[in-house]
Amino acid sequence: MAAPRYLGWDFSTQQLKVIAIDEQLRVIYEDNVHFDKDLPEFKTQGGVYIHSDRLTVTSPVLMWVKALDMILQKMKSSGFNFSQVRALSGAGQQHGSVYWKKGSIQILKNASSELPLHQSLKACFSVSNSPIWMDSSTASQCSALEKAVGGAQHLANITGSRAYERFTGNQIAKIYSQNPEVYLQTERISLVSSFAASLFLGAYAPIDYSDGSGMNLLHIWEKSWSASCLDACAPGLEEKLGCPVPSYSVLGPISPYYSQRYGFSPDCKVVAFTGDNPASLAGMRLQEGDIAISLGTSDTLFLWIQEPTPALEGHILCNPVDSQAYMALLCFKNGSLMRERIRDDCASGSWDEFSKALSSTVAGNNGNLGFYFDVMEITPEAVGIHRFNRDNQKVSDFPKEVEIRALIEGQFMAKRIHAEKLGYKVMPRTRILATGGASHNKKILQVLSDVFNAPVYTIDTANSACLGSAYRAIHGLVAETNVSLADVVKLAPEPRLAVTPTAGAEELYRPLLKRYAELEQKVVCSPTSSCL
Ligand SMILES: O=C(CO)[C@@H](O)[C@H](O)CF
Repeated sequence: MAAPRYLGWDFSTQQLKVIAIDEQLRVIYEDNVHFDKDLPEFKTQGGVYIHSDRLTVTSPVLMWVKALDMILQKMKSSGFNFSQVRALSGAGQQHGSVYWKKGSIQILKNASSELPLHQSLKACFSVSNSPIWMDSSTASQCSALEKAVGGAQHLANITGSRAYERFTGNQIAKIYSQNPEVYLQTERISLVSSFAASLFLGAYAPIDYSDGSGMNLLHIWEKSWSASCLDACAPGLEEKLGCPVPSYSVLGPISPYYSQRYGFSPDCKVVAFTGDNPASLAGMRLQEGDIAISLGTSDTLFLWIQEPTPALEGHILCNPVDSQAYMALLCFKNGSLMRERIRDDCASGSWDEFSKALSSTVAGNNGNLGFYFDVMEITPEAVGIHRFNRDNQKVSDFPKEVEIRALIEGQFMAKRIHAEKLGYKVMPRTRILATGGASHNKKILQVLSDVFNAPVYTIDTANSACLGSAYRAIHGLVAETNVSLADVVKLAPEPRLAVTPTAGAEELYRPLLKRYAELEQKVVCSPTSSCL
């Protein structure tokens, strides 16, 4: 019996990626198709079309299908042995939607193995350019949805988020209001994740709970569609969405198309696909109490939460690996670009000098606190630079090394405060998994560790969504026997311990965190504030 293999797919914004792992979780194959470079006939930029209104952003669905044809052909030409694949799963960019035209189910099911899929499916989509997560053209639909269900907080209490322009329910509402005949011609609406699963299944794949949490349509506590949200978006929507399923569900065997054309075993199982961020949580092997912090252009927090409290910021999603738990996403727009601007102004553009400034200033910065938002921040909604001394008096500037520490302490205190507002609790077992550019700077990580009073580990997340999908393919085969993902992937390489908290950090930062939260109320935008 040839050694089993598991495939993880990632249908992301700019490329399609695939990873194959063996039973010891070693990566034995990886490949990608870059949409702009490898499929130039679609003329995308960064995998997307930004429309002339500068708000509408779409991607051509047939480009995603053709990319799959192309990558499978590349794998076949490289001699990849598909017959060893026991299971596959995948991820898709969250919130994007695919509209299957009436009658397409038969075409999908009976696609000829003599043809690439994109030829068979070329007339199957009632919307040829799918709306994706970068779209922000549905403000009026968002207002209507929040009004229909009793307000933003009520919508967040039901679906885990207030209304966001990129969320799928609002995108569907826009299509229904602007092109009702297109909507009526649509027999099925998929997310990018469930669309990709459908291609492998040869049937319409269900939406999973976790990616479904990014639609403003799923009741995240009951794990079913919210009738009030569906009705507020479009008529007869539930029938077009199908029933949502747990993210670790085995959907069925791979379509015969793949056995005939590529040599997949007919026993290869398709495990439900999910969103890229939930798949990354699996790839980072987050467990209860853990936080993953991606320190990139914007800083993103992935939290594993047992008892979430939905708020008007951030997103609560059903957890992709434990359907009794939840995950939260928090995005801080002023991330590495803010750190680089302060490095340039206060450390002559040198990270070494920046780090020396952190070393030469005391933890707690003698009570000096700062809020650094060169661009409009989303968590919280605020903009500008705001400095306060130990007596909470506004000051116009700090000495350079004090400015550097105020920036870093402020960024991490904001993360802890907003994570705890969503219901996250720092526990004795809490680990912080840091990734992204700043995670290579131990002085910055030391501040992170002290503010959270938790050890910081570094991990490589370059392919976390893909790897997480391959892990989930293995997990799906045993999930029914109550085996956890953590048990399934315990052979994976461990994250590397980088720093541990300084003694006394918790006592030092507790009063500072309280002050920071109070001062934040002074700088957030409000109907009467200077942000307008
Ligand atoms: O909109 C997002 C999450 O809410 C993005 O991270 C997309 O998932 C990227 F594909």
